[in-house]
Amino acid sequence: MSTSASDAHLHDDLFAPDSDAVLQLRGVTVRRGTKNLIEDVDWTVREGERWIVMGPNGAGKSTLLQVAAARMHPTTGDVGILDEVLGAVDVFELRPRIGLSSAQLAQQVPDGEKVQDAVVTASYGVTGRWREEYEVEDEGRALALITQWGLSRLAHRRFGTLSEGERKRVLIARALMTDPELMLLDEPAAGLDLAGREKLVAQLTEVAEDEFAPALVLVTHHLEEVPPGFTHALLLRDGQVVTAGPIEQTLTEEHLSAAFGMPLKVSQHKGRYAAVAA
Ligand SMILES: Nc1ncnc2c1ncn2[C@@H]1O[C@H](COP(=O)(O)OP(=O)(O)OP(=O)(O)O)[C@@H](O)[C@H]1O
Repeated sequence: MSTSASDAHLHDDLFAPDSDAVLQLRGVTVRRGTKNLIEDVDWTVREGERWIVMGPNGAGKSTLLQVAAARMHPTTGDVGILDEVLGAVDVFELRPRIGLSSAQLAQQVPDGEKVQDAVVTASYGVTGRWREEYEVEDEGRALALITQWGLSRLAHRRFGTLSEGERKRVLIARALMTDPELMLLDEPAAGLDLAGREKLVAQLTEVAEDEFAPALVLVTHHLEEVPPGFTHALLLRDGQVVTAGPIEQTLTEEHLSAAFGMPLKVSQHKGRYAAVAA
């Protein structure tokens, strides 16, 4: 049987993510009004990779992460997440497989929610415990994560009474609750003091170095927040990818200066990065 030209065209257009891709974007644009928040983004995150997404304010980082979290559909382009294709999958089944920590999510957690409940409710992908019953194992896992992230003494405190740093750790524990295959952290160190940031970087380094940890994507503005053990980076500016690839080829003075629009001096010491104006 012969294949018609239109059949062949249709076939070309079918998007099938690479078999080892945890996340794959092809030609992704998100448009609001006349503005492209992200434009023609190609990006592949493969199993075991740990990615930094960096760029100035308004570059489109959070938009990119919302797409990766199956919480926003692109205006054009294709998105593969964990063997599924956005638009052809029930996102409510997909979302529990993705761990997400973001300021938007923090706003959805009710102030009166107990810390333990803020973590365990991730099992159902909800924020705010109602009357749903949780398995004993779920409650046990939530407690283990609360302990691992240094939150034991806060387990019965209300989310609204926590400091910024404490909230950030609760959200990361919550993101790990479903044993996700992909973990997305949007500015987890924002608002932390120096010691808080350093503790978080150390904990994220441990996660990055754990071979059983999920593929990781961490959004940040600051080179100082890049945990050792991260393997790749994507730099964004005005919604477009400046460069993406292995971290040592990406977080260079040339590329970072281009992304932030100013000459920068970049240094590296014991796996940690720092930048100042050149
Ligand atoms: N619904 C919307 N309509 C119009 N513009 C929007 C909308 N949502 C976001 N934007 C704009 O899109 C751009 C990208 O926003 P985004 O939040 O993705 O950037 P970001 O890199 O995460 O920024 P920041 O580092 O400041 O958090 C910004 O200029 C923002 O003002």
